Amino acid sequence: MAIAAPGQLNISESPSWGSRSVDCFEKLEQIGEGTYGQVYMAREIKTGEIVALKKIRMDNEREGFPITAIREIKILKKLHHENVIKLKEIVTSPGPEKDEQGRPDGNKYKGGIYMVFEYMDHDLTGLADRPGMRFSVAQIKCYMRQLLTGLHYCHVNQVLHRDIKGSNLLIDNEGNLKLADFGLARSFSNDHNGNLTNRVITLWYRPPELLLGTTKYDEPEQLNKIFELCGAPDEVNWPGVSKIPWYNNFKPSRPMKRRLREVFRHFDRHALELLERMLTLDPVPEPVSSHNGLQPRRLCTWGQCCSIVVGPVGKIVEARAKTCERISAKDALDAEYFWTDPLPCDPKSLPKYESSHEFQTKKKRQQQRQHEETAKRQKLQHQHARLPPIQQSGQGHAQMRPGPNPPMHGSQPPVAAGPSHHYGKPRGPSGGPSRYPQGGNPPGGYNHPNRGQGGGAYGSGPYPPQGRAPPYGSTGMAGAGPRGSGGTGYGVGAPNYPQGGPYGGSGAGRGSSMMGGNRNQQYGWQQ
Ligand SMILES: Nc1ncnc2c1ncn2[C@@H]1O[C@H](COP(=O)(O)OP(=O)(O)OP(=O)(O)O)[C@@H](O)[C@H]1O
Repeated sequence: MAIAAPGQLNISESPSWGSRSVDCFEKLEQIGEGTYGQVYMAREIKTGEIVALKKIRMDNEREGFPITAIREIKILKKLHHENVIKLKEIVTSPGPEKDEQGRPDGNKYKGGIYMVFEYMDHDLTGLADRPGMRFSVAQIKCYMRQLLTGLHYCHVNQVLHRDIKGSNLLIDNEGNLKLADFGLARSFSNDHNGNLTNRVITLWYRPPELLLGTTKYDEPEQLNKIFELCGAPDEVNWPGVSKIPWYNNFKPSRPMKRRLREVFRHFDRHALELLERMLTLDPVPEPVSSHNGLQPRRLCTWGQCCSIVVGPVGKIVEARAKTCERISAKDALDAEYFWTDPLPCDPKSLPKYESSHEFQTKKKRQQQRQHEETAKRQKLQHQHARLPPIQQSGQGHAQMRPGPNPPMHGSQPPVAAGPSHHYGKPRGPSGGPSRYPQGGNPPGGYNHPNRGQGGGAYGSGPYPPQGRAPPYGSTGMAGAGPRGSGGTGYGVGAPNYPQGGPYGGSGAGRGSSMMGGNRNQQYGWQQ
């Protein structure tokens, strides 16, 4: 962990932040164990509100306050959206602490700092891991759309999450999905052209352009997996790839065909189309060369991208069509996949499940495995105990060999002992997810077949603004008007989110740092 510069954690920005003690909360249960600390379900004593407490790991006191926590706090204080986890406050513990059972927690550090989050019933990994769990297509679309909406909001606000994976997607029993764990996130507002480290994103989810810049030994294997599915990169499907540092070391020695359509042949056409665009090797369109100092620009319309160079009088000097670059969150939201049957369901129509976090499901599985092993050991001991004495003298082996009628010792083979995962029936509406609405159209909400009317876009209806100004301004996602008409779609009127674009007026008053200035109005952020 990097050392935090003194004073970087400016918790005094919000007067109440950091002023309360963790004793205002009663820890109920551990629900997560991350690289950077434990997460507890807790109850605020005064209000009874259930929250999640994320303890910031301070194991290595010499390194100071972890930079990951500083980043997470700084970024989450700025992001306010229904698909991004809400950081409510920071609380501290001045002295030795107790765990959920009231025992001293053994932490060397005498005291601690906690982030207080709204509580979410599940993470996607835990939910998907439930025995017998199957998501309907409408449910998958519902989660996918929320994921992309949250991501798009982050990108508009110049934040890259950089660790999207199932355990970082939190879901509540109202069917809301929220992005969490911004410990690896960073803002690109002040450093647009700066180099970003390639050592981020959980390995399995890391894209090829980062893997190709790597030196770690286990990553070629990951690249190989990508190439096996997505085909080998070359200058045709990824112009410029041969200039990436490790391309020559890692390029496959044999030709590898793209197999996406074959592997996912059971997907419908629109799902496949979107998957194709999301798993495109080439991350961005190749910029055309500059002309006499004129910089090329990227233009994106209807998934057809091109790089253009515009001359002094607005004339296009050079254009290169590209249809094969990786899709952005914004364009993905516009994919046919989300606008064809079965349409994404209303989150509220989803069944409610018993809380399921990856940490808990892993723990249960581990316990079950232990029980099975114990049962197996007991069975073996039982068999040994019943061996006739003749066995021990080395005779009568034939009796032990499993013949056509092996001795059963009169007992049935033991069934795996221990708790099997018995989850209660969903407490929600029976019959699983249903599409919304059953009859009639919601006011600008989900499943509106005519997405071009009534503002039936992402922010309206099903995503109540909850008193927050949407980041997209008045022409934003909520009620953006006909898709395609006027070119604004979901509030994004121009490619590359120009500084003075639809999210923030002219840019006047925007502070130079992430924390300063009037950016709240600019980007829809609220302190
Ligand atoms: N607000 C929350 N509500 C409910 N559960 C949560 C919440 N925040 C985190 N969790 C649970 O704790 C787990 C770990 O949280 P988080 O990813 O924020 O911690 P981390 O230390 O950064 O973990 P990682 O090692 O994955 O980076 C999550 O996968 C989730 O199951």
